[in-house]
Amino acid sequence: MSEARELEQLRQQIDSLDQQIQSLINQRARCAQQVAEVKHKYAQPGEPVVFYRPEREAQVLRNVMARNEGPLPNEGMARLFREIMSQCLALEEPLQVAYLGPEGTFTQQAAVKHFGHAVTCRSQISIADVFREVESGAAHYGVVPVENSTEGVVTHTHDSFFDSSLKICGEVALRIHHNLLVTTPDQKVERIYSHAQSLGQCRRWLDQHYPGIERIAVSSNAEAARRASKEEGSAAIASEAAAELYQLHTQAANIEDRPDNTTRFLIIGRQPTTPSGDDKTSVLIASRNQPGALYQVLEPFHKAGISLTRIETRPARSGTWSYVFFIDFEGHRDDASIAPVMEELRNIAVDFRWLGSYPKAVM
Ligand SMILES: O=C(O)C(=O)C[C@]1(C(=O)O)C=C[C@@H](O)C=C1
Repeated sequence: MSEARELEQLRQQIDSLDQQIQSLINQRARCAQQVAEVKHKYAQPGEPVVFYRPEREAQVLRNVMARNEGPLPNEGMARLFREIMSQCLALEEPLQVAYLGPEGTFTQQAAVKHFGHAVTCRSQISIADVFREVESGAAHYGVVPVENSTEGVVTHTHDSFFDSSLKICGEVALRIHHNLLVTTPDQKVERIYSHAQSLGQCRRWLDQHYPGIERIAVSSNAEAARRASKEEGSAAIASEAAAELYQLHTQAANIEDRPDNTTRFLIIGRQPTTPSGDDKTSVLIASRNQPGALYQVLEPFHKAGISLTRIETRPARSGTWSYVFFIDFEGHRDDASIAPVMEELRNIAVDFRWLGSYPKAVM
């Protein structure tokens, strides 16, 4: 048999499978439309209908990865279903998602990784503006960076929760690769722009390759790329997406000091989520300035055998508090094992806020 004949036979099989896949995807989309009708039917009078269900999406993606037999890798298969769900959700309600911009930031990439491509992503110039867009209802959800594995916490995000009623309804982790971007290859570099966190994540590389060159922190990596594209002698540390967006040349790729450099982002919204079966909860606890304050806060978790995944301390915002702890732990606030711990924390804290219970990042 000839190559052409063998290819033709296999391509006929692919065409037949594509027709079946396409028909099943549309069948699934029609189901999602019926789900939307059910959500409308049982919506509380005067309450907004909540179409996006992060707990259900996490379950769908976990199931996809659990039953995947290959040859496609689990994450690749999950991304395909992520896009199918994104399109199905758009049939129910087109989502508006605010993110820390401008275009080309890692936060934009995180928004697309979490929601898929069918949502409308709206760039904001600050983390506070992302919160404001969601609080005002101009956006359904927001995406903000919260911590990086090299540089630690994004303090603006933590501080925004002090004055906000928004809840965390999801999280997404992104491997961060930084590139040195220039307008022309091997150009003279007199200054390097980037977000402060990115400058920190590439500190050793910069010391080695550009010692003595001025490093200027700006509001985001994409803003850094925008400036480098306009200013003679300037370079930027930013992503491949920013290089494409601002037509910049990658002078050096993957310059981050740590190969496992990861940033975690939070999804913020106005509605709480229900348990997904594999969740986390975030709380804010303010305690008095007294010996053993931290021990008193941690003891209820220890007694209940609850695993903490993160604890950060922020400066108090008023004289009455000395320590404010942001704590993430395993479990959902509706879990039987968690409710009593939350009650005990409320009793011992000067101030206690439940910031949200949400599915652990799946991809
Ligand atoms: O099950 C639902 O609640 C749906 O709306 C369906 C679906 C899906 O495509 O699987 C779509 C959007 C939701 O965010 C969750 C899941």
